[in-house]
Amino acid sequence: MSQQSSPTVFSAGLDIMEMYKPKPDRVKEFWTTLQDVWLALYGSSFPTVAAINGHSPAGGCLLSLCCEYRIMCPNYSIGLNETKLGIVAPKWFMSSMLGAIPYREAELALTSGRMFSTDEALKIGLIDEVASDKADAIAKSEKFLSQFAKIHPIARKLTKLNLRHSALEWMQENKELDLNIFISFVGQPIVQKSLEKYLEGLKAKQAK
Ligand SMILES: CCCCCCCCCCC/C=C/C(=O)SCCNC(=O)CCNC(=O)[C@H](O)C(C)(C)COP(=O)(O)OP(=O)(O)OC[C@H]1O[C@@H](n2cnc3c(N)ncnc32)[C@H](O)[C@@H]1OP(=O)(O)O
Repeated sequence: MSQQSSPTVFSAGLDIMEMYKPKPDRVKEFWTTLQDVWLALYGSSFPTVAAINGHSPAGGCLLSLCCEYRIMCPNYSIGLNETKLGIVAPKWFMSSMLGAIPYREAELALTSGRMFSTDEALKIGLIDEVASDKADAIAKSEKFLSQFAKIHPIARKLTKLNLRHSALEWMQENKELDLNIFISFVGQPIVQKSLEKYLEGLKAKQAK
């Protein structure tokens, strides 16, 4: 469950202003912080559930995909919409999605940057359950977690971490490479132009 200033947003994803005209003194910390959050959450030895009580685009969707189970409240949207911004979901965003939905669904979703409604997300397996509201999402999360009381904790932890091993190992060994790819990608004028247009679209939507 994320605590947001907006009651309708689980997470709006990465701060686009950090990628639009990125400041050289901040960009490294920005991206490595995200890598570290992913490593900690995707690689957590604890069972994890995302109770998604609001919209969850891109980085928001990624946070929920780090968890083993996703419960979402009705009438929100979720997805890796990077291509809609003219950017590309990094390899580890994609592998996180592939841990939840079949390759074919992921390919269609990622290439189109599709955002799914709660019901659509349930249908393709991007989320596991729908909750009627925040309290129900918490109750359902507790129910999911309680099943592990009967499972040996070491057996559960080793099973989870073995399943996630190759993605985690790739990141541990390639943090620097991944950072350099990010910096050179967002530095391209064509990418900056796309982000500018996307931000203008957000402002225009808000002005209506
Ligand atoms: C070859 C391989 C190379 C790979 C290299 C890597 C490439 C880079 C990878 C980067 C991965 C990026 C991940 C991301 O997370 S990108 C961010 C994606 N997020 C979005 O698209 C969300 C956009 N926002 C919305 O859809 C809506 O705002 C939202 C549904 C979240 C809320 O709607 P609501 O109506 O409640 O609010 P407003 O739209 O009016 O927005 C309010 C203000 O907030 C600003 N805003 C919203 N989201 C963001 C954001 N993510 N970053 C910055 N600012 C954001 C919006 O502009 C409004 O601002 P103002 O009040 O100032 O006008």
